[in-house]
This record gives sequence, C-alpha cells and structure tokens, in this order.
Amino acid sequence: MSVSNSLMVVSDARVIVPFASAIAYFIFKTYEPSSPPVVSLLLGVVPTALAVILRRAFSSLTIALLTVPLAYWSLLVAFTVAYRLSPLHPLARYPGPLLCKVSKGWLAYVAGVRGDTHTYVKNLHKLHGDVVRIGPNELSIVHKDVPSVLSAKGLPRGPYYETRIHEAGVSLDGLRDSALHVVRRRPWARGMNTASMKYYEQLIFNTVGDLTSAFKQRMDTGEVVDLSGWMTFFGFDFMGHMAFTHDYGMLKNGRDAEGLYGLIEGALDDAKWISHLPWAIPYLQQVPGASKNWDEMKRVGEATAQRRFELGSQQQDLFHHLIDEDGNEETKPTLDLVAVDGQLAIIAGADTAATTLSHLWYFLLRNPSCLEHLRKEVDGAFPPGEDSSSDLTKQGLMPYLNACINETLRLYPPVLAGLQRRVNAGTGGKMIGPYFVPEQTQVSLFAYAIHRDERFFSPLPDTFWPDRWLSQKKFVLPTGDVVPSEQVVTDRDVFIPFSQGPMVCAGKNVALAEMRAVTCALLQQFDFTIIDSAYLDTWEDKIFEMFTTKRGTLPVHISPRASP
Ligand code: HEM
Repeated sequence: MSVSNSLMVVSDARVIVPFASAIAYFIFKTYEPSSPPVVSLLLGVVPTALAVILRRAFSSLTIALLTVPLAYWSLLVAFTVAYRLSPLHPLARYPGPLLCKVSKGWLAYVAGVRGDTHTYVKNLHKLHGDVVRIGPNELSIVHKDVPSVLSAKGLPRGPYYETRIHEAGVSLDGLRDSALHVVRRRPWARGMNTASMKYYEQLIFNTVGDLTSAFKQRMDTGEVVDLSGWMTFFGFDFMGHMAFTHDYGMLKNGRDAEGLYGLIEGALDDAKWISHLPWAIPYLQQVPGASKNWDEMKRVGEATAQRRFELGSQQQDLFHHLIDEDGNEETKPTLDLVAVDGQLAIIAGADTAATTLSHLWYFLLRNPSCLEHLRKEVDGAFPPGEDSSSDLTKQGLMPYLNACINETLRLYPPVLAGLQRRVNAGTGGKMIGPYFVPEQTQVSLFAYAIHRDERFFSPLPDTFWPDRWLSQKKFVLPTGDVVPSEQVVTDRDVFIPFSQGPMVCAGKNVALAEMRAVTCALLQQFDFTIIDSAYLDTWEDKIFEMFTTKRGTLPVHISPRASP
C-alpha cells in the first residue's frame, strides 16, 4: 500500500471509530437497550468488525483488535460522561455528587459495600435540599408532595423493582405495569379483608402463645435470649402459618432449623446492589453460583407451596386466596406463580415485622420511661389475668401502643430505601411540588430521609418520642420542656413506612396487628434486662440497608414481670 493510501486508511479509522461510537452512544441514550443480544452487538460485534475492516491502519490484526475496541469503548464512556455532566442533560439543574451524576454504579457501591444508602441519601438532602440527583437519571425527593408520586394518579414503579422477576412470573411487589398490578392485587385484597383478618387473628394468638411459652422456658433455665433473633422466629413462624399453613417451628425449636432466614438474608445480601443496576441482571444470571441463594429460596418456596396445595382447600390462609380456591377469578394462577407470591409474603412480611419489633424493643430498653408508660396502658386495657392477645381490636385503639409503633416505623422504616417510581417516556414529565421531573427519570422516595426531616416531624426529628403521635394540648419533651401543640409537627401525609397508594403494603393491617399483640403480651408477662449496655449503644451502628434491614443482636435476661 502506498504512503498516501496508508494515511487515508489511518485517517478513515480516526473518523470511523468515533463516528460508530457516537452512533452507539446515541442508541444507548435514546432507547436504553438492555437485552443481551443488542448490547453484545453494540459493544462486541461492532468494534470487532471495525477492527477487522480497519486492520490495514495498524501494524497487525492483533493490534487492531486491541486498539479499535478500546478506542470505541473509551469514546462511548467519554460521550456518556460528558453528556451526563453537561448543562444539556435534563437533570442538570439538580444538585448531587459528581459520582452519582456520572453513574448509578456509585449508589450500587454504597448499597452493596457500605450498606448505608439511607443515611448517605439523608445527608445528601441536608447538603443539597429537597431534590438530589442520586443517579444520572434519578432523583431523590424529600418534599410534602409525596402523594403525587405514590397515589393512583402518581407514577408507576421504576426499574429498581426488576429483581422481582422470576421464571414463573413477576411477584406482586415487582409489578411495574399498573393495570396488571390491579388484577394481581385482587386476590391479595380478598386475603386481607375483614373475614380473612379474623382467621389470622387466631394464628396471631397461637403464635404469640408459642413465643411466650418459649420465653417462660428460657426464663426458668436462666438462658440469655437474643430478642432480635426471637422476633425473627416469631415473624417467620407467623408468616408460615398465615401464608401456607406451614409450621417452620422456629419458636418451638428455638432455632431456624430449615435455615430459611439465613437463606433469605443471603439472597438479599447478594442482590442488594443489583437493584441499582437492573440492566446487569441477565448477565449476572449467567455467572455460575451467582444466584445460588435465590435458586435455593425458589426451591424451598415451591416445595412449601406444593405441600400446601396437597392439603386441599379447607384452610383459609393466604394461599387459599392467592391460588383462588374459591373460584373468584376467570383464570386461576399457576402454582409456580403462587409460590413466588407466597415467597414474597414470607420475605416481605416476616422480616419487616421482626425488624420493627426489634427496633421497638431497642427503643423501649433505651427509654425506660416510655416502657413504663406503655406498660401502664397495657395494664389498663388488660388487667392482670386477662390475656392481652385475646382482643386485637382493643389493641388497635391503644394510643400509646400505636404511638410507639409509629415512632419506631418513623425512625427505622424496615424498607429503608427504594420506593422508586419512574416518569415514563411520552408523559411530558411531572411536577412534584414546585419541581419539574422530565420524562425517563426515576424518582426515589427514601422513607428514612423523609421521616427525619424537621419540616414534617418536629421537634427532635431524630429522637424516639412517641408522644408526637398523640393528640393533646401540651407536650412534655424528653428534655422536660413543655411545649404547646402548635409547636409539634407530625405530618402523617408523608409517613410512608408501608408506602401509600395502589401499591401500599398489602400486609399493613396484619403486620400492625401482630406487632401490637407481641408487644402487649411481652410487656404483660416479662421483664427484660440487656446483658450489656454496649449492645444498646451500638445497635444503631449495626443497621444496614439491604432492601430491608440487617440488624444486630439484643441479648437479654428474662425475668417474670414485677407486680404492677
Ligand atoms: C412492619 C411490617 C411491614 C412493612 C414496614 C412493610 C412495608 C412495605 C413496603 C414499603 C412495601 C413497598 C410498596 C411499594 O412498592 O410502594 C411493601 C409491599 C408489600 N408488602 Fe409489606 N410491609 C410489612 C409487612 C408485610 C406483611 C406482614 C405482608 C404479608 C402478609 C406484606 C406484604 C407485602 C406485599 C404483598 C407487598 C407488595 C404490594 C404491592 O405491590 O401491591 N408486608 N411492604
């Protein structure tokens, strides 16, 4: 080849590679393709083909194969970063850390390695205000206008929920199509109506009985118990009875013999970062062993559903409604899909309630005056000799009990992060309060950050102070100061531990009922003494976000309740 030809080929390469890379960038930006064949074509086939075509510009094919793809990918990254940081980006007006603006990988790192997404985002709001750019195309919003995001007229779910896609179908909590969600929610609504709640009340009564019997045994032997771990046993045993008429036997055996909790914790731990990079899910599934815990959980879920199916239709448990044993729906769901939803109930229901109860006991042990106040209320409602778990309706009307539970859910909502919604393409964007959110933007509501904002909960937004939920003319603060009610702000509209709107937690009422019942029964019958105050001092440092909450231990001595 002549010198002039060679120069032409080299200059062709200098034009063609950036041009091809720019086209690929344009396709990624406009269509956000994530299917492996398209991505492999754009990231693998195109640069390799270019290297082969332009090989004469290089000393050998090997050099071409090394140089062209590298240049192509580097340019692609450069275009992407430049656009994301440029004033042309639709979210350019919103502040946020540079790394968040560049890639969602940063939040995936915060979630996956540090596990403190909730405090990280709360601190970002402190620094930047109501709206923070937490990803290239994602905003976190702390604003009173929460309902315009979560209500029926709000926004559909965002890609954060893609991890809930299973072979048999998507579990209810991952459904992003709002119309389909309405259909799939119907059996859940039947499973949570008044008649169903009556059935579950008996199960709560029995499971609370198992818990108190186990504690009595350990009290007699002087064994130290981890209150947090036992709340997990309670949560799983109750959900097993409620969802599948299955006894996990954790309370009776004093351990998780089937290893279910470990399995779920492992699965959540493996996946906690991937929700931020949902496009990576199909690739991760190809990595041997990457979804080992999920696969095992699926197997256990299917086996439990199969066992329950064989029991027949007599039990009025959640499965009865989900599999539609009463024949309400035209099309019955498959057993596999019901297994997926049943599994969801166990994960969503057992761990969240156990986490809330553990936090509540932490706060009560930390604040003996609150514990005594609550115990007085329990004694007033259920005099000695009267079993508190016999009347769950009465518990629903106990102001201080409900204030303590609300206050716990406010400070530590078990779902610490990730109520993500999306402004879909073609909608023209959305106003949230005074803020315009352009199309194709994810909007995340971090309950943890919203609940601790002093515009919505004050005074002392970071302090456990159940009184803020009571209605009274004057309030005595934990500091001893007395303030009139006008100085106390408790904004229930932005209280979202269970979310709000059409996708609000389906198990909210059952969760509240079980948490009230456990709290009353334990206060009525036992005294707990933490074996070392260091466990209380470090409790909050050991809270990690992983969809739900990973928490530490609360080892206590149990003694019989001192006479009232
Ligand atoms: C303290 C206890 C609980 C808390 C704080 C809690 C919180 C939540 C939250 C924040 C969501 C997400 C909603 C969204 O995406 O907007 C949710 C969904 C859900 N929860 Fe709960 N949950 C609790 C207990 C339970 C229980 C006991 C059950 C089952 C009996 C349950 C079943 C569900 C289901 C099925 C969904 C999906 C709802 C849907 O997509 O329509 N949860 N929960």
